[in-house]
Amino acid sequence: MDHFQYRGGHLFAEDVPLTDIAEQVGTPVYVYSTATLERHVNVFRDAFEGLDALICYAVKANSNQAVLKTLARAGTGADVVSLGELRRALAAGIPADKIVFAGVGKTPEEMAAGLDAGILQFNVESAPELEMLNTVAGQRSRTAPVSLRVNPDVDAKTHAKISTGRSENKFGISWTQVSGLYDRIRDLPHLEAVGVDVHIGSQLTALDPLKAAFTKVVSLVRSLRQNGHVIRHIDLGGGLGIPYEPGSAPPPLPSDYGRMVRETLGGLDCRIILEPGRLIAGNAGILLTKLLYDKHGDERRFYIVDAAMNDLSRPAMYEAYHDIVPVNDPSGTERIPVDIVGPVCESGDTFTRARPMPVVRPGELLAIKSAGAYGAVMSGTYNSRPLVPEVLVNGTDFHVIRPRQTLDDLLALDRTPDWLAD
Ligand SMILES: Cc1ncc(COP(=O)(O)O)c(C=O)c1O
Ligand SMILES: N[C@@H](CCCC[NH3+])C(=O)O
Repeated sequence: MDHFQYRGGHLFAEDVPLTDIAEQVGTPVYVYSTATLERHVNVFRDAFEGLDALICYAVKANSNQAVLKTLARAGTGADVVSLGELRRALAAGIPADKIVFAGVGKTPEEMAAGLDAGILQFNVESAPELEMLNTVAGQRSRTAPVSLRVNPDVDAKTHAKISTGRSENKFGISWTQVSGLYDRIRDLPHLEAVGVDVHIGSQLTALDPLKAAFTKVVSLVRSLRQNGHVIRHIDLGGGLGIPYEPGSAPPPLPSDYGRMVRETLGGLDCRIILEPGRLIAGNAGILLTKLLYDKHGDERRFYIVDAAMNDLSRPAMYEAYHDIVPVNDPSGTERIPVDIVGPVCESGDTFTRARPMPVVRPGELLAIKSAGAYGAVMSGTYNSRPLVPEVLVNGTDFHVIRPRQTLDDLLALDRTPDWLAD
């Protein structure tokens, strides 16, 4: 069920009219639904019933503390890719033994923090990283639990910028090097191989590439076990896509994904780790924005809104589609083709082109949907636009979970050297 619904002519987030949030917090503002976050965790968990499965939410998708606490209470672990994300996950109450640490460029400091916290495993992506982890673990008299992230060289059939499982990508260990590196782990005194990890990309809309990658992993696990390696975990990464565009073919359901995983890996007697990000947070959030101007160009009509590419970069970065709807119910009104653009001085600051939209008047609100994942976390301050606030709704309540950055805070980040002092 969608927790962003029209009621009495206005769009609500759960039981809160979005107009109330805009009035009290201003726009642009990200709005998240607690009920949707919880529902997504439960649907995903149900899809893996009967398997020993651990959901390690990919913190990169949305790392707000209140979101992480909501997910921690729903029982998820975390997939982190930096010291900052590790700190956030721990601060939100996610137990260290439910945290996996990924990423191609972990620093010794990050490795030390993960070891000290006692995380479940490091997903290691290269031979030199393996050596470094052994050194850092040795210095701390610890043994680091390791899964190697393998690169299965499978085309995930997604946008090139979010595809990670081809041999040309920087991610994962080449198939030809994998078994040699597991042997190397056996020789290194401060490492213990506990599993295999794979992640081929994000916003995946077909199961076939995932199945192809997992099938390769199954034969790898069998051969590693034959060579005496104890493989207890299989980390399947994240990547399952979500519906962004109404009317387009929907991505596979979590239940279809769960069935495929059970069929492909069920017989291996392993703990299955899953790292969904977008699936949990994407459709749990919107970006609420206000129409500033309705500009009639010679060739096109522009809705100029107060949100911009610095607030939500996905359309500019990946030509991503986001559904955009007026907060006042437009049912029955005619549609006109408009470009919806932000105020930033870039032509790429465009949320959509020639999209049939209802007539909206300046001052009225629009909701940019499916913005809960890779939205606020990827925002910036280009054009000296302060970071926008985030709000979490829970039933009839809502709370500002990150206030709007003030211009004073933004300016205070810069330092003036002595030679420029007045
Ligand atoms: C290693 C890893 N795990 C999990 C994720 C989360 O992916 P998604 O948000 O598509 O589920 C990503 C991002 O693509 C990733 O790189
Ligand atoms: N930032 C991407 C997803 C990246 C996934 C992380 N590897 C997006 O918005 O679609």
